[in-house]
Amino acid sequence: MGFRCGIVGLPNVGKSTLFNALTKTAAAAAANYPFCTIEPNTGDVPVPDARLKDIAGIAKSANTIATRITFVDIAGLVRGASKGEGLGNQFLANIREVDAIVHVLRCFEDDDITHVEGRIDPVADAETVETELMLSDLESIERRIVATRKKAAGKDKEAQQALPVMEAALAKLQAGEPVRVLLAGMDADDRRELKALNLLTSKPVLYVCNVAEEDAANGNAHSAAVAAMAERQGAKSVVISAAIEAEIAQLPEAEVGDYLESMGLTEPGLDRVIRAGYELLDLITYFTAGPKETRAWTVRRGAKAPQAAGVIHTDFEKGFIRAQTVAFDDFIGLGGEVAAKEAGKARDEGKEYVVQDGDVLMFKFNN
Ligand SMILES: Nc1ncnc2c1ncn2[C@@H]1O[C@H](COP(=O)(O)OP(=O)(O)OP(=O)(O)O)[C@@H](O)[C@H]1O
Ligand SMILES: [Mg+2]
Repeated sequence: MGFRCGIVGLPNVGKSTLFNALTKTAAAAAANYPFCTIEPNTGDVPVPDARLKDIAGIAKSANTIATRITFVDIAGLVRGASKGEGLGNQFLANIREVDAIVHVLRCFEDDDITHVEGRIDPVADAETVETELMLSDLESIERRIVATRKKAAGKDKEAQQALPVMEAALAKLQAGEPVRVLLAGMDADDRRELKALNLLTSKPVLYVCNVAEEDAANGNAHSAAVAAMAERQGAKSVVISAAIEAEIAQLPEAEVGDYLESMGLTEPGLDRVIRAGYELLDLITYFTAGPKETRAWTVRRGAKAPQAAGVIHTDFEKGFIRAQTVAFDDFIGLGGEVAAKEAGKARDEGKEYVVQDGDVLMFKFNN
């Protein structure tokens, strides 16, 4: 399915360092996964989820298999990118192809590493990049809205439906704001129309504050400023040190715990980035569990049981009959599928069931 987070930011802020750390972890687990790295700048990354181990322990599974999301390392954007500066058009096209944006901001001081604007100011950097995205959107929508207005005046139903959303997006962009801020106040239909326009600033954003090693545990004044900006926008931010993450990714697994502790950390920052990316994409996880393996699977929030079955195999979706469903808390609390059944907590759910995060499912299907 490939849910994709694009790593975006100014040049030389640590995007590739982050990407390499993310995908090194993946490379380590590459042996038991057939379609790992597809293109040099695209990597599939396992989504850390402590529930896998809990379920596997109870189900006595020989293996656990995490679900995955895709990260794309996109080249740096510079001021003027929307006018083609620094191969801007090509990079903007790369951003158009992702579902969410992971925006890396330089929050570390280091005179040896050039900053394209010659000063460390992540909030200003965020505005520089966002401005390029808005200018690109503005041009795109100005170009398309002319035809839509004409068609709508000519009583074209589709155009009439699309036009109000396009006008609203245009007004926002002209006011210097990203169209993403419109989403909260929209109903599902309008939201769909807006998404269909595939504007860069309609994509959800996670800010990643890339700090120096010594600030990895607590952040610094720069990352605090980013957190405040994110909060004003209703977005999220995480603090990591890409430099440390790159080192951790190289370590043998047995040494990771001690190293993290020596840095004052409880888990790799990457795990937080991956989980935040997963949330950003509005994805949830369900599980299958058996003696062979406990496995996590990804669906969009709101997906129904047959769609969820289709993630495993299209035949499961086509021949879907029902899904035996045990909520995660019941599975753990009662001690597995058999006990859940005895307690009446294994529900038989049909085609209209909306899958909940953490559900442990077993599909019945015709083939
Ligand atoms: N947290 C950090 N502390 C110190 N140095 C860092 C940190 N993160 C990255 N760097 C260094 O910054 C430099 C630029 O990193 P990187 O190549 O990942 O940037 P980039 O955003 O991918 O750049 P480009 O847009 O040019 O591809 C590298 O020398 C890297 O080692
Ligand atoms: Mg790079």
